[in-house]
Amino acid sequence: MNSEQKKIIQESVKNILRAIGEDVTREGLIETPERVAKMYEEIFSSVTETDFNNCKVFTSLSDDDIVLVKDIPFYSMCEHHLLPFYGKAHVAYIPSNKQIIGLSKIPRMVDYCAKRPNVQENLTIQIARLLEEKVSPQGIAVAIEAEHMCMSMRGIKKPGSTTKTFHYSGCFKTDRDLKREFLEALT
Ligand SMILES: Nc1nc2c(ncn2[C@@H]2O[C@H](COP(=O)(O)OP(=O)(O)OP(=O)(O)O)[C@@H](O)[C@H]2O)c(=O)[nH]1
Ligand SMILES: [Zn+2]
Repeated sequence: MNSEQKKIIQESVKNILRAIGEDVTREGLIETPERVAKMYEEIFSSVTETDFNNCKVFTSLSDDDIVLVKDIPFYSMCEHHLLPFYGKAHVAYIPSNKQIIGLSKIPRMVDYCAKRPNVQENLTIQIARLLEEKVSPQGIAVAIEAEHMCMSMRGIKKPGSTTKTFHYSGCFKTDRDLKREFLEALT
């Protein structure tokens, strides 16, 4: 994000604060627009950083076994209200031609996809697509469970309710046993 973009955010935050009736010159708020701009730069970084790099592919011994990284915590922002939704992502794949990636790259992919305004269903699919692009496995399974602040602190007001979304591709889509194995590993 460049300085011009940050300036626009700062002005916009000031305007919102004015519109809700706040005094933007009071001590507690004086640095808020700058803080929010800095925060947006961090939590929306993947809107402008459109490449996910640093993902070396290497060779393993087997290409029939499930690789699952589960309970990956993430924070994203709902694109309808710009309020957080957050929870855990679980990502599995079955390599093709013995091609694997470093395990840490999977949480990195989750973070990357989470750092933009999003809906949970699309986040689930975007993680799978990124993994597909990097390693072209035989199949991918992604599950996300999350709480949406827009459903907890306002509107329908159901704190504690969670939303689960699933996306399957390749052999996870066609092989019911594999799908069951994935779901059992999550319990
Ligand atoms: N499918 C989906 N919906 C979401 C997500 N995050 C927020 N929403 C929903 O987006 C919808 C927006 O609907 P609106 O009627 O415009 O806004 P709203 O005031 O939040 O709706 P209510 O809370 O039902 O009064 C709401 O039903 C939210 O629960 C998400 O990740 N996926
Ligand atoms: Zn929302």
